[in-house]
Amino acid sequence: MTTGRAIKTVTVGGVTIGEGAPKIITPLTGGTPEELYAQAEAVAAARPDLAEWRVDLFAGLADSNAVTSTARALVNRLAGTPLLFTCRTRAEGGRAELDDEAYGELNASLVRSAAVDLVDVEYRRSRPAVERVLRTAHEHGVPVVASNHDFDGTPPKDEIVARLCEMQELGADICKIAVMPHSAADVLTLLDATRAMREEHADRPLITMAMGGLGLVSRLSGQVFGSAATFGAVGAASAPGQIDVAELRGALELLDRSGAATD
Ligand SMILES: O=C1C[C@@](O)(C(=O)O)C[C@@H](O)[C@@H]1O
Repeated sequence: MTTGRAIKTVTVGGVTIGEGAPKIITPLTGGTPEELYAQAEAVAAARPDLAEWRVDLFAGLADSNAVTSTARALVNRLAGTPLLFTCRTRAEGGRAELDDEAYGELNASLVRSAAVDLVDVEYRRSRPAVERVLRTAHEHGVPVVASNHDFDGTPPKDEIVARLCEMQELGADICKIAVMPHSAADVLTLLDATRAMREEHADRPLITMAMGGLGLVSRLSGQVFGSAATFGAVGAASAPGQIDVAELRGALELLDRSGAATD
């Protein structure tokens, strides 16, 4: 990790996010329970540090009992791999179309079910919905990953830093942003915003990435610039630019062995 302020690390299922090499998170993207179970077994075999259930891609999203029972069944098949629960809405590049009330209720009910280890909250949802998820999660000891996605472009550095600071001020345990670069300069903007956030503001782990092929370098270099986790695929990717877990692990280990950490 780049030099910076002391970080309040996040530990789930024996995995500590915010120290050492970036942790690998693998998305589960199936539409049916059968597809998800097969994928969960393949993911467990690939040994990422965490799995992410992209529930917005699940056909049963509207049925909260089906969501909870599927989450429980996924946990069994993940064989100890901690599970991040993510409902990505259309506004942020996902498929879910939920009003703020339904969004808050879905996330709060999954947290209450104790079936998931971490929960993602899109910090740009209404303040009451975001606060409800944060409060319920923290009451149940579940860390929250606040997130923001810009699928069209890369905001200026100061704007990226400001968004990450806002997530931190809201009380998220991990602050995450994904942007779409259109030039090498955009990738540098994301990396420099990550470095500045880590060195000057952050007291908790960050996850940042520039998406697409142009941004791939940002998915590999978190240990240098200050991103504590990175998404890698087993089969289907959940966003442009994700590479296979085995290749990703090789790159992260190479950087780790080479002394990529600066503190
Ligand atoms: O927020 C993120 C990051 C991501 O969009 C990526 O670019 O790897 C993939 C999503 O599944 C995840 O929820």
